[in-house]
Amino acid sequence: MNYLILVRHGQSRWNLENRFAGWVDVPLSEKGIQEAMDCAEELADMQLDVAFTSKLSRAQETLFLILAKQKKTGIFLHESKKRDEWSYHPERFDDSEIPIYSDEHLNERYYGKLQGQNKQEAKTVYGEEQVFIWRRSYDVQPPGGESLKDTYERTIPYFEEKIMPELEAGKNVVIAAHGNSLRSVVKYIENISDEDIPKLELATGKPLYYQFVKGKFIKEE
Ligand SMILES: O=C(O)[C@@H](CO)OP(=O)(O)O
Repeated sequence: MNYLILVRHGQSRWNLENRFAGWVDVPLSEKGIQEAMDCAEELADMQLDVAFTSKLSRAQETLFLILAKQKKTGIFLHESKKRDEWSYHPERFDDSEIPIYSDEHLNERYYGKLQGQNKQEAKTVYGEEQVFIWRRSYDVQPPGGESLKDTYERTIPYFEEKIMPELEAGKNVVIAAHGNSLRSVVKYIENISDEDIPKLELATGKPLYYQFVKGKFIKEE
């Protein structure tokens, strides 16, 4: 039996300041670093085999801190042309290494014009209900940005194409990503309806564990 582990990045500086981040590349806060280190401790006894993350540093920082506590060594696969050979042949990795793939399909939802704005101020300007709809409805886009449905439609094909084969091969897979890209993944694997998805909140730095058994995901509480 193998596992899928989902980790939302630790608190970022803009989580701390209560600002919409989206694709703005804001690093972790001190608390976020501590959350990622606590998560690393929790995962230390579990052998991770392959790692996926986004192109945003808060998710990557979280992943690197997690991997620092693993016995195997993470190897980050860069996309530069020169390193094509090495980067695109992960079958060369041996059992002592954890290939790390980063891809913008796993990025946070693109928050459009809201990026950088304080969430409390946005409520004052647009009203609490409107801001809730933008933040948590499934298919309403925030101004100039992606709805959760848009995020789902880019995240899930990547999940199916790149991540599922690793699970099917019996690997323990960790994904370090974001509130909304991971809400998409949880919606998909737990089959959560469009009506129920607004209730799903993911805590920063707290791993979610799914056993992968005969093609099915079983959540471990
Ligand atoms: O600011 C963001 O990018 C996200 C995650 O912190 O916010 P929200 O919780 O509103 O989706």
